Amino acid sequence: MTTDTTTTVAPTGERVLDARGVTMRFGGLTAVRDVDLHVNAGEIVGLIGPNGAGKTTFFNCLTGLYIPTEGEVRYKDKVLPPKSFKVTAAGIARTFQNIRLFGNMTVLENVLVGRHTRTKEGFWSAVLRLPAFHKAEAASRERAMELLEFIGLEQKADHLARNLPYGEQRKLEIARALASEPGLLLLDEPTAGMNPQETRATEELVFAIRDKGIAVLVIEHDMRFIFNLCDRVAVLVQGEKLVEGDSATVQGDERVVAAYLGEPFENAPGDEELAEVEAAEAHADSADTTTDAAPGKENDR
Ligand SMILES: Nc1ncnc2c1ncn2[C@@H]1O[C@H](COP(=O)(O)OP(=O)(O)OP(=O)(O)O)[C@@H](O)[C@H]1O
Repeated sequence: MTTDTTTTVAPTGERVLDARGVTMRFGGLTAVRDVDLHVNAGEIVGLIGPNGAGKTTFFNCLTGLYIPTEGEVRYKDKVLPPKSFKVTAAGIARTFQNIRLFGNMTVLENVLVGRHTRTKEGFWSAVLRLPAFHKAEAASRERAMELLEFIGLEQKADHLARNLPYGEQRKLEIARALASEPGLLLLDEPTAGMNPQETRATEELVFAIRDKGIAVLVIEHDMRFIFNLCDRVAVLVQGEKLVEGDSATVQGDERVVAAYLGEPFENAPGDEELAEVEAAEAHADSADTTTDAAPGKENDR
């Protein structure tokens, strides 16, 4: 076997991610300011906040895409190297807000590419299919098929990724991230563009990932999804962490509601809906008045 297939699963409760004082400035703009966040093994943690709050920038600081202007990020007590492939090799995998699959490669090949940090052959060998890649392929293939089975796409292993329906492409991205055998998985808006059924399936998938001993940090705008799923939720507003706590605490916090004004929670009434309800009620009231004033009108219709 040419592959080193696993990172060690941390015991439940052990701190896998520890970000302290993370600040990210772009010129004069401070996108993330002095954010502390930790994730323990066995946990699903949510990161929410209005558009532009700094969530993706924070993810990029955790995964070596950005080097934070200030602060430190540790994974299992080791400071992370400032290079994304080294972060992946250390044990943190991620998906992106926009799907980043290799559309002209098969479903299986996409997962195999995700294994490059766990094989000797490396990324380019996998992409260019060099001879060394073929030698390692059997073992990697077996593991990749296991992952496809786990996400329910084993029947489509030979399909081109670009031909998958949208919801399955998102699942495939998760399988590709899992192929690097992470101890922590970062999901950036995993249900964006999904219908309610696909969203529910993603929820189940994330629980199953957690049950495999992989901690999860997830960014999402779908509040129902977040509050159902997460053990803990942190709220970023204008780059700063406003509140952190369990779902009930965060949902009940007036500052969180205020931060979302003008951008209502999904499935919660917003200003437009409230205006519609008020207009309908006003209309009903005036109809009642008319009916009261003209008894018997009902029978005329
Ligand atoms: N590379 C960059 N250069 C300059 N400004 C940036 C860069 N990346 C992000 N920003 C800015 O940082 C702020 C935070 O953006 P970010 O994408 O992290 O927010 P977000 O919370 O992920 O938003 P959304 O929910 O819309 O994805 C925004 O004002 C954005 O314009």
